[in-house]
Amino acid sequence: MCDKGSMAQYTRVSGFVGLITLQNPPVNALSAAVRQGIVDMVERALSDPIVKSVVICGQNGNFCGGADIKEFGTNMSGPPLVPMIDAIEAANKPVVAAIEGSALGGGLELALGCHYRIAHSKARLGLPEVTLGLLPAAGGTQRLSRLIGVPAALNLITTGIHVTAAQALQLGIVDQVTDHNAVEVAVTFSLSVAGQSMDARRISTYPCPLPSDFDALFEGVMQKVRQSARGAIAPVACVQAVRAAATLPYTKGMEREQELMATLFTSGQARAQQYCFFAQRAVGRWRMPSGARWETSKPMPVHKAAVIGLGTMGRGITVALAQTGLSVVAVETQEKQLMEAKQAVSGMLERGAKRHGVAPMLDRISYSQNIQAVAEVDLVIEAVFEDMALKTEVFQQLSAVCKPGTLLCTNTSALDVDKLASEMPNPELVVGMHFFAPAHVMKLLEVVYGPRSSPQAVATAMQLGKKMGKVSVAVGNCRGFVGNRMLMPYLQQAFFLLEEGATPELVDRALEEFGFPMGVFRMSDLSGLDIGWRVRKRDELVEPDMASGQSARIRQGSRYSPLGDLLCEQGRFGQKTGQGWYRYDKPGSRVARSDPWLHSFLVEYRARHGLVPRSIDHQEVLERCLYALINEGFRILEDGIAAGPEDIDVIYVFGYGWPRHRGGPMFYASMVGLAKILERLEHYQQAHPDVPYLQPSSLLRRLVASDSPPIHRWREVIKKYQSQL
Ligand SMILES: CC/C=C\CC(=O)SCCNC(=O)CCNC(=O)[C@H](O)C(C)(C)COP(=O)(O)OP(=O)(O)OC[C@H]1O[C@@H](n2cnc3c(N)ncnc32)[C@H](O)[C@@H]1OP(=O)(O)O
Repeated sequence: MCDKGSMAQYTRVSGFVGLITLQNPPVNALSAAVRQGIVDMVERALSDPIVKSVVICGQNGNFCGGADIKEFGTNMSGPPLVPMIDAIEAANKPVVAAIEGSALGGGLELALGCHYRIAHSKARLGLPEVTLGLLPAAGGTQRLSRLIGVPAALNLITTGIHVTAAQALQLGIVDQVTDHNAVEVAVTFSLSVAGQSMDARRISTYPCPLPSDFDALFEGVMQKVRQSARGAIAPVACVQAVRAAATLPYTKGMEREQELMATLFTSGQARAQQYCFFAQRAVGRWRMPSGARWETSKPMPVHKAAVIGLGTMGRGITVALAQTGLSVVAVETQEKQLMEAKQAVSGMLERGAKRHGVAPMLDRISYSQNIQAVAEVDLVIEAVFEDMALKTEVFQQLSAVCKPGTLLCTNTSALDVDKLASEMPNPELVVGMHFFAPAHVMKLLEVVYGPRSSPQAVATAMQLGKKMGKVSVAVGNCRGFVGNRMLMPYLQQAFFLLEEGATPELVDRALEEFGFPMGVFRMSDLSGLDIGWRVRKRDELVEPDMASGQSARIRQGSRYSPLGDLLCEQGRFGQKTGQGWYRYDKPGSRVARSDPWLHSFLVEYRARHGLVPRSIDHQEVLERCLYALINEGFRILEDGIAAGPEDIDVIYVFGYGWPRHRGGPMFYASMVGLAKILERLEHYQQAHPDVPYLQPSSLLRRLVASDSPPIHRWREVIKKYQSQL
């Protein structure tokens, strides 16, 4: 017996078991049609006198990826989840969830409404709603807290982590884990409990186990959550909902869960986080201005890779490559550095393996001082010092040594990938792979292509990035690529604000309250002020003799602030020297303290340059720094360096600490309103006509003139704009 065509299929198996299979590929999300199917099929199974028990599973070995996120923000139709799950729990025949693949969000909540849960050993379970700016509002906060206790429920719900089947068993989320076919095991099991009362299996009737230190626990968790949430409201609402489970009867707790969800659901934060979810997936569908794209570009097989240069970046890249299971040749020409790197890489691999309970991949790596060792690899990532002449020399050696067809990747954060490629006999095999430090931890990878890079080379780098667990974004070649290029106006505005009367503390506080983990000055101290200084010297911007006067603040016809250079001249390189924009207890310390010296220095500097300090508020800091950065984002879109706003937003959320609940800079701009951004840029440009970064981009003007379409329609305007250039 079977009802085909519905998004939940009904079959009678083993004579007496109603098997309901969710059918909504690829993740069996609970769309309106799936919910309707479940309601109908459960009713059918329960009313069929032959059926003794029911099993719910998902098609293609995947239980359920939760509510259909695409339906959020639309006029949701179809049966709601809560009464559907309540009806399953109230059933007088045993209902067993057979969990294969994932049971996430509404999928796990559906399983929690079942009387038993049997999981395949490879299944993963979780309530990730918090990552979408929501909470598990189909009874998840109320049932999970009753089932596994408040501390464990708080951990799962406020972080959104996925747990393995073994962990779920240990926590008490599932009743059984099997290496066999979970559906068959569930069918047999369901028959073994058929006819029994299910009263003791209805989680909503359980009392919530209360920890003895109840108030202290919630206070502690709330404090921690508020700190790490950086202004996101969903994690706080999750704590409040679990607290309701611990203090209220089930029905009242459910009311509270719904109330909290209603606030979250209509918040801009949920929209921003759901945008991020889809943007993260959209960047995998890359395309180049030439028309080459992900579907039609086949990656080359990579079995063996090499890393050249084992400084901080090279070591991280080696670890990340080895963790994918690839064979890696790690090359460093200096013996001492090679030995140190070997020790450091082994340590990182061992610590990582211990955390994940697996064996470290030490034997995947061979170390060498000789570049000849890379002769047989399929792909090389060069990570030597950021110097064009040095990189060119290394690339020339590589093209002489490597087998034909080897992909040559440069890990550079700013150098010209095209220029490097143009020096090679096979420029089509050269791409940039811009990793972020620490390279084995940070999720972002910018894959930089030039006009000569072959689509196959881009596809290979993108696929390798994915294997390394990175969120890879394909971008065009230009100064700073996407991320660092947008950082330039942001940093510049921060310096100008200091000249005009702000302090590093004020600027940082405004940015941290916005949601960045660190303000611009604390971040500069952490990365090292000397890095930017070196770049500015290379660009011939640093002029040490011009200590005062108007000309000291003009370079190449535009306003320039030498503040960073002056600090570096004093040897103030940030945390590593114990002094930068802040002071530190000792070199290497992490706690930034206000520095009276710096404040006096700023006072003297302004006086020397005839600058009259004025009062600057948080709003101005945000508008100046963020709108200048966003403006550059529009220029990047104009230039075709990024294919769409999602690429920029993913880069900023995953690589630059942009708060996810604000969706990335371009999404944020769309929320603020493009007309408002344009108006503020025009305002600041009038006040600072010598700052080209404040000149509104043509694309921004064009979008405003086109009635500021929603972000998903920007690409149409961009395409039209580019075709008219
Ligand atoms: C009252 C409210 C009650 C409940 C609220 C919720 O349930 S909110 C939803 C909670 N669920 C999640 O957050 C899970 C989201 N999905 C994932 O984490 C992963 O997709 C998953 C299931 C682990 C599978 O990962 P995998 O890497 O295999 O695939 P990928 O992520 O690329 O997804 C494949 C395509 O499916 C789309 N998709 C995934 N989940 C959903 C979903 N819940 N709703 C709608 N669409 C979903 C995803 O966008 C991919 O689409 P594509 O067009 O191919 O890019």
